[in-house]
Amino acid sequence: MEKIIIKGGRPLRGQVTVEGSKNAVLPLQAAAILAVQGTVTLNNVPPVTDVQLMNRLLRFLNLKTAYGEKQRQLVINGSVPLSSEAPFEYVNQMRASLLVMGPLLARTGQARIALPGGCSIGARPIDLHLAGLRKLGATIKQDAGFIDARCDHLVGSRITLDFPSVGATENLMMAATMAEGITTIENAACEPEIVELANLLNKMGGRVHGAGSKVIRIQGVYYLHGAEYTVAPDRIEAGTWMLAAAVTNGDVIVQNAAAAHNTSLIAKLEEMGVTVIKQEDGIRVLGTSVLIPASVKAMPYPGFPTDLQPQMTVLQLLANGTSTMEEHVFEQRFNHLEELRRMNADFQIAGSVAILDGPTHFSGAEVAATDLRAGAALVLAGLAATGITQVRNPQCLDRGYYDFYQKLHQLGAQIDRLDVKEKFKIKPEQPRQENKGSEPE
Ligand SMILES: CC(=O)N[C@H]1[C@@H](OP(=O)(O)OP(=O)(O)OC[C@H]2O[C@@H](n3ccc(=O)[nH]c3=O)[C@H](O)[C@@H]2O)O[C@H](CO)[C@@H](O)[C@@H]1O
Ligand SMILES: C=C(OP(=O)(O)O)C(=O)O
Repeated sequence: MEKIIIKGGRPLRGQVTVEGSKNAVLPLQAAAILAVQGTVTLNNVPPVTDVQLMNRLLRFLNLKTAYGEKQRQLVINGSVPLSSEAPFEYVNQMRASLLVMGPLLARTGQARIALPGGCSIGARPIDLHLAGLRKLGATIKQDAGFIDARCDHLVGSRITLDFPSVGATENLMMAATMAEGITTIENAACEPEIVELANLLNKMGGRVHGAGSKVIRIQGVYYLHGAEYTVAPDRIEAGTWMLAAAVTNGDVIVQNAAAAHNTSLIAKLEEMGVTVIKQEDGIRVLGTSVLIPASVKAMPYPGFPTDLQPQMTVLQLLANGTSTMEEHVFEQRFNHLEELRRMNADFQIAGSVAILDGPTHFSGAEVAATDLRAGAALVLAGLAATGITQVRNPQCLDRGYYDFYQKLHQLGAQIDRLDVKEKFKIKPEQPRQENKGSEPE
């Protein structure tokens, strides 16, 4: 079994570079399905496992993919006849697999996709995706674990989302690029990843207006072609490094971080007493030994991102008093808190609100990552803790962070991953009775 092992208590210092955005690149990969001519070339593509899973799915659909990890460049060729069925084993590990549905339907008139899996952070229904596609003229049935969508051709329509779902907005934008006439998506998601997708679609010959605002207008075109696009830096990875600096009272320059995409996090860090300096090449974060408690609400963009909520609760637990975290995007995203309880965290959960009582003196323990960002939160707590923390299921982190623990190691953390332990010096904690009173080497 693999584990991340951390000996906490060291402030992080130095520079760390943010990769391209996972959540931006996944829909861009799906958008390559729309290119009937030429190739889609994506630069700054992070070598994370979700990107590999999406490539594997695209190849199953008959597209060709070539990824150069060193250059961070992904070339996708979809100018071949495509298959329109995605079976369970190609979609069960990743929620974003569903993003192939809109472009497949637009390009081939059909899409048969097994219901996707993904992180365990709530029920995650797909009703908004399906209702929107129906509005564009698709007939959709569900049978034997598959969503079966068909159409002669899609026709532009006015769609109002009940909730500004990121995935539904992306799926519908892609479907609408080749629909007849004009589509408007109202109450659309405004996340920077939506703007990224619109930028690529427009480079491919699409006509998408208003991305980043509540109303997106798409004029359908006959076909889309290949294009080249450079993916923006990952705002969630950037935010994770900023919080890592803050929880360790460190001093870290997060290179490539875009301050404009992290305004809600920066505001909360400053409110808590952390110093944030916007530089030309990124963001410098300097911690403080006395953190002020804060109330935070995880909301759709530009609100505080739910994907930084677990990591933020670690900082709140360190603050000098009671903080609150409200989660308004996913209903079950406090799984990490039960794990943090093993490390001394004191909190109560009342529905969508967590009441976090600080200051916590985190003490190392064995904990398990239940999903990607929960895993990041546990590592952050381990960095702030006294003693040794062991985080199980580190593969969760590989979904969205490249070389997470190696980057932390370069910032001065004492951290290791068991399967490559010969590189580093930390040893796992000995069984409890034998270890009483002594610090592991
Ligand atoms: C690959 C990717 O980009 N993932 C991100 C995307 O996920 P994803 O696109 O899945 O998230 P959504 O914005 O769709 O989900 C937000 C909320 O809407 C609900 N909902 C969604 C669709 C639907 O048809 N019906 C419905 O009820 C969900 O259950 C959830 O409660 O946005 C989330 C919210 O910022 C992020 O946490 C994820 O990291
Ligand atoms: C929840 C996340 O991703 P996904 O939507 O792919 O599960 C995430 O990136 O934190």
